[in-house]
Amino acid sequence: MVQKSVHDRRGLMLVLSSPSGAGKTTLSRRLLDSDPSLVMSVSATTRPPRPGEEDAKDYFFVSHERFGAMVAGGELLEHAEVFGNHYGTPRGPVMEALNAGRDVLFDIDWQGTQQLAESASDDLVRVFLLPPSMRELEARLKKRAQDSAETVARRMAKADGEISHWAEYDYVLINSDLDATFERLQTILEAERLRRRRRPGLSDFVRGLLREREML
Ligand SMILES: Nc1ncnc2c1ncn2[C@@H]1O[C@H](COP(=O)(O)OP(=O)(O)OP(=O)(O)O)[C@@H](O)[C@H]1O
Ligand SMILES: Nc1nc2c(ncn2[C@@H]2O[C@H](COP(=O)(O)O)[C@@H](O)[C@H]2O)c(=O)[nH]1
Repeated sequence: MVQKSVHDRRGLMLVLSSPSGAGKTTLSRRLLDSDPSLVMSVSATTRPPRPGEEDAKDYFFVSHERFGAMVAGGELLEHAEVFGNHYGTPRGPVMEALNAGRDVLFDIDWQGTQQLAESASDDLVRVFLLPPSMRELEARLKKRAQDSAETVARRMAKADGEISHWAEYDYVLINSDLDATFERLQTILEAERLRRRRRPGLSDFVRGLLREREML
């Protein structure tokens, strides 16, 4: 019997959350580079672009007015205010990818994750990243050198609040060594793809096995 292709299933939603600077963007990029069947959900935000960030690749950078219209028009799957800016997940591209059997990666905060859990719990795999220490978290934010000292301080001040939601996630990874965390993330994705409920083709395969035995 021909095994059904990996795309013969609905995709899953892999969510990464963490305090700012723990490594979501870094790990997301590595995962996307290593896995062609994974697509990134590109969020809309009212935050101004950081140096090097590209519109429609890193974020859809939109005005407050446009963001408000997206919310009012039901264009966002979830949205939240984080560090004084608005962020949200455009619904269309995510639905399209999931229906085509592609897995979607989200870099969103705990508020957005809670909203996705209400509407799509069966598809959702939630991973929370912790820094090895708060000192290291601050060092990473400073080393990234893309935010002002004031922004870094504001993000550090909000880290406890984000971390307090760690127990709402399915998996928690301490991102000390980047390679080790990356491998664990790959393992999670691989195992979640193998869940029985995500493999509709298995019933046909098992029926085929049983028919084959009857003919022996
Ligand atoms: N395991 C690691 N060891 C050392 N440095 C790391 C590790 N993971 C990420 N970094 C570095 O930490 C900095 C912050 O990482 P990154 O931008 O990926 O965080 P983030 O969680 O996406 O932050 P934000 O929520 O603000 O977008 C980057 O300079 C990145 O290179
Ligand atoms: N609820 C949502 N949170 C989001 C979304 N996109 C990003 N984020 C989170 O915002 C902070 C800050 O991000 P930054 O790029 O300004 O550093 C971080 O925790 C992201 O995970 C979204 O669409 N919805």
